[in-house]
Amino acid sequence: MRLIVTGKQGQVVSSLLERGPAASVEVIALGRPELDLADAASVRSAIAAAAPDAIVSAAAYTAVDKAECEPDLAFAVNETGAGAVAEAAGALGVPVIHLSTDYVFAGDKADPYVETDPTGPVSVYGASKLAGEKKVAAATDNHAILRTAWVYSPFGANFLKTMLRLGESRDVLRVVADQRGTPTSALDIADAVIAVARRLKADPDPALRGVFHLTGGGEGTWADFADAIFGGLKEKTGREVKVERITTADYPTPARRPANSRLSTKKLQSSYGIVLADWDASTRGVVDRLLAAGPAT
Ligand SMILES: NC(=O)C1=CN([C@@H]2O[C@H](COP(=O)(O)OP(=O)(O)OC[C@H]3O[C@@H](n4cnc5c(N)ncnc54)[C@H](OP(=O)(O)O)[C@@H]3O)[C@@H](O)[C@H]2O)C=CC1
Ligand SMILES: Cc1cn([C@H]2C[C@H](O)[C@@H](COP(=O)(O)OP(=O)(O)O[C@H]3O[C@@H](C)C(=O)[C@@H](O)[C@H]3O)O2)c(=O)[nH]c1=O
Ligand SMILES: [Mg+2]
Repeated sequence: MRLIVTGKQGQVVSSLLERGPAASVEVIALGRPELDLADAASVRSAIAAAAPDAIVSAAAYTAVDKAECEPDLAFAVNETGAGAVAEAAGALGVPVIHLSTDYVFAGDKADPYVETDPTGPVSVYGASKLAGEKKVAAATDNHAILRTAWVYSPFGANFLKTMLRLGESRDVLRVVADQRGTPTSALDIADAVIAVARRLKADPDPALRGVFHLTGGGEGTWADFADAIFGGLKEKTGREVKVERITTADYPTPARRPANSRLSTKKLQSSYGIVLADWDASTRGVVDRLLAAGPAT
């Protein structure tokens, strides 16, 4: 199977490039300059030339705070660009797997969000991703929109790498303990995306199409995530970094973030039989790998 993925250096695309070969999947990363999501014509021509079995729409404008002052670019990439990728998939008659986010929700629900819950983004990034979901669904029925959350990996920029980097020079870090969600490894996402792509290619069942939630097992706060990261650091190196648990009000940011980011993954489990590993086990794996590779960059 031949998979096209949008983006070149992102966490999910890098993870797919690493995981593809062992699963006998050829992964082709298409990104700037030949595929620029802000330029729909470049999307069409780059994708048509690659003749894929399925398309993974992983690239996005992901700078949550910066998006508040760059809404036009965020929407151009996350709405119009995502729609152009899905249209190209539809024109080729192949499925598109589109990555979306917990930030499409307001975060005021008491329980984990299910796929049919009303959306209500509280940030420009969340609104642009929600608009992208709608464009993807309108472009082709042959889609799976996978909403994930709190993505980390050995690649790119993410909270886990930020914590390890800050922890090199500071003994105490202040981290919010009133936003709940589930950290999700991009490597685990890559395995799931490959499994979803295979099923979509082989099986026209409408039950495999639509919106699905895809996160690691379990839940916690950003402070819990930081504790797990520094637990791994201490075990491997002896270095201790303390996490001071603070509130969102103590950590002002340009963008608002949902207090409840938890996503129920039951639909993905019942439709596809896919369940990701518990977040703390996957976190430990990525921490160990980064420490073995040398100082945080
Ligand atoms: N990161 C997270 O915590 C979460 C991410 N998601 C979603 O999952 C998906 C994957 O995220 P992740 O891998 O973390 O993303 P990253 O932030 O790691 O990478 C973003 C990717 O998008 C590419 N990109 C950005 N702008 C453009 C553009 N104009 N044209 C082409 N490519 C562009 C980047 O290109 P380049 O390679 O050239 O740098 C990069 O490959 C995204 O859709 C995101 O919205 C959902 C929930 C959480
Ligand atoms: C660095 C840092 C962050 N924080 C807080 C800010 C924020 O509430 C939380 C996480 O910080 P981040 O900047 O990683 O958060 P953010 O960039 O909002 O992460 C989001 O990215 C997008 C792309 C998504 O789709 C979401 O699922 C989510 O992963 O931790 C601290 O409390 N202390 C710190 O030292
Ligand atoms: Mg961020």
